[in-house]
Amino acid sequence: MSSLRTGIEIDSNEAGVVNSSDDSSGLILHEGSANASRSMNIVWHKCSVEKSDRQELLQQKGCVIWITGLSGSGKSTLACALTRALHSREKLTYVLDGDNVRHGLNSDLTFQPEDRAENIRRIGEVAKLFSDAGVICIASVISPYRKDRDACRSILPDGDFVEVFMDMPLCVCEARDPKGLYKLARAGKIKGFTGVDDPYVPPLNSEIVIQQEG
Ligand SMILES: Nc1ncnc2c1ncn2[C@@H]1O[C@H](COP(=O)(O)OS(=O)(=O)O)[C@@H](OP(=O)(O)O)[C@H]1O
Ligand SMILES: Nc1ncnc2c1ncn2[C@@H]1O[C@H](COP(=O)(O)OP(=O)(O)O)[C@@H](O)[C@H]1O
Repeated sequence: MSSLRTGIEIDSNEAGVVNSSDDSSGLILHEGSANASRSMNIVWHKCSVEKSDRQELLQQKGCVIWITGLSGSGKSTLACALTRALHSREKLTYVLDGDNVRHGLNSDLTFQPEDRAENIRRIGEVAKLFSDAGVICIASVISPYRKDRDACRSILPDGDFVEVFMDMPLCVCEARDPKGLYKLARAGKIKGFTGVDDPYVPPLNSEIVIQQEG
């Protein structure tokens, strides 16, 4: 047993910790934690059951399907339809919806650019864990900045990140406005709303682009 400064006692073998260290913040960080790169002397602990074993068990390939687009572009609708369709084919999926994740894990984050970036970074890391578990993880998040989306792609093996761009014109999304948020943004009651007074930077090379008919 080892006692951390947090007061939490953990069995280092149970936790799979090979090596850990203090940093100047006084935190003890472990491999795989969100802040691992700030820490020194951490070594990846490999387990005998690997992604390939889990995929074999589940008879599927773990991956991330990343749905990006403006508010009202249809991300959540598509994510739910896709998870339902895959589920009915006996595939294990999990949806990470921006709105939902902001109720829990990311409830400390605002819509300021740096918080949006952190929102996407965390969702990207969680999606990677699901993918490693063998699950088909469907992330539906505005993810307005290309740099952040590309960073999520870069932490996954080639082919495991499938970007789906909901290429809906702003006027279509705004006309739908199911939550009344565009109306509030136009009235100046929400500041920094994507597409109104905060940018959406479209993808350049999405695997899939969804556009309106006609
Ligand atoms: N300022 C601002 N800009 C954009 N969206 C806003 C904002 N404030 C609240 N909302 C609501 O939050 C939902 C988007 O959350 P995300 O986590 O996907 O956004 S982001 O990727 O961090 O930009 C988004 O949900 P969707 O409409 O499903 O996209 C909005 O309902
Ligand atoms: N393909 C579509 N055609 C017409 N309306 C749609 C379509 N997909 C979604 N919608 C509607 O558009 C609105 C926004 O969809 P939603 O999935 O909540 O978007 P987002 O998650 O991108 O904010 C909802 O009222 C939804 O019913």
